[in-house]
Amino acid sequence: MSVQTKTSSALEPVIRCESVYKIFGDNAEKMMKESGGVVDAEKFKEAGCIVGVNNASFEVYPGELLIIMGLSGSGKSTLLRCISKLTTASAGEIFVEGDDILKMSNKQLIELRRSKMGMVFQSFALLPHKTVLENIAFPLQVKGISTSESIKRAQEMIDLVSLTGRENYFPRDLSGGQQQRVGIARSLAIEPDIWFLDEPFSALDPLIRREMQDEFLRLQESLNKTILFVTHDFDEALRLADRIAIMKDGVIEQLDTPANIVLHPATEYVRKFTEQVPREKVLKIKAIMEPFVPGETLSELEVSGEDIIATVAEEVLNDDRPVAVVDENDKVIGILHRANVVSTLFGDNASVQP
Ligand SMILES: Nc1ncnc2c1ncn2[C@@H]1O[C@H](COP(=O)(O)OP(=O)(O)OP(=O)(O)O)[C@@H](O)[C@H]1O
Repeated sequence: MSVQTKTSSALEPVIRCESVYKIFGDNAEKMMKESGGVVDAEKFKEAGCIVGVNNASFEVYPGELLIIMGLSGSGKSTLLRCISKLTTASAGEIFVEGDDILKMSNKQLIELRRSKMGMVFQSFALLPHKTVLENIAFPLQVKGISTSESIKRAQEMIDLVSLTGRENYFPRDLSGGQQQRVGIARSLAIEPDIWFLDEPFSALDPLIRREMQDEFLRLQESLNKTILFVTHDFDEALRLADRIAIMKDGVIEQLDTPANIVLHPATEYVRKFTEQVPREKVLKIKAIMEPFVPGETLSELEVSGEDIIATVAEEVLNDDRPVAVVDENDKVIGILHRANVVSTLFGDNASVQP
């Protein structure tokens, strides 16, 4: 996953939000009409309304995994629901592949959801009287796909999420993690380009949760979907995200790469989340490497600039020669001294650039 290419301005965003608001309250709609398009969130609050999403503007690029992170009540689900149009934003514009979903007819919206969007929620929402295979095949049949074709595709999805052999189990016979995998397989079977996941792993115990995160990363590596993923767990966000949007009271406080958020928190609120985060777990080798000087004697060991420091630290520390840092084409782009790793692990690295 390369965020740099995904967020490059040459790419058209899959999702674009412009000043999106969602305001709850009896008077909200009337006040909004009277506002003449200039939304003052404070006025709504003074009138007793709840500002669920407050002036959210951002873009999501093809193949990007954007995580919306925040504590309970910060507006994450509301923002996700606005973009999937499960709820209608009070103001602003939301473009999906260039089309403003707030201007779409119901028919267009249903078609968009059916053809492009997949959703996975915390409650697995499986059909209890249908088997694993039937649960996954059913939505395909509703879409008009033939029984044999839907079973074939369901079986492929079962293999993809490593549930082979459990096709004929009922949901009650599966663990929470396995049930969630069925939910993911069911959602993937309809081949969405855009995937909305609202706290998909929060019902799972920590061990299974980590396994599911690994599996999810593996899937994303091969499927490369555009994903909006909601979580209140900062560690989960750091592990999975290309970029993270941190929300507080409906406002996106910062939207950036995990490394940038950890190294350069934009607000005091964001800084509090990052305080305990070991930098070596979010920074890549390319953030601490030094320029390559021809003629220098290097170790046989090579590391990728994209490697997270913690994953290669031990090997590098065990070698007393500088290690070559290579790009995806195996071209040397820098070198790494033991001292670079040591100062990240134990010393001040304020000058590190993500
Ligand atoms: N239908 C609604 N009517 C009134 N207020 C609502 C409604 N839905 C959400 N809210 C309020 O909007 C704010 C944001 O809620 P939201 O569910 O988006 O938060 P969240 O960050 O997803 O929280 P959680 O992690 O607990 O799910 C909260 O103050 C919530 O009470």
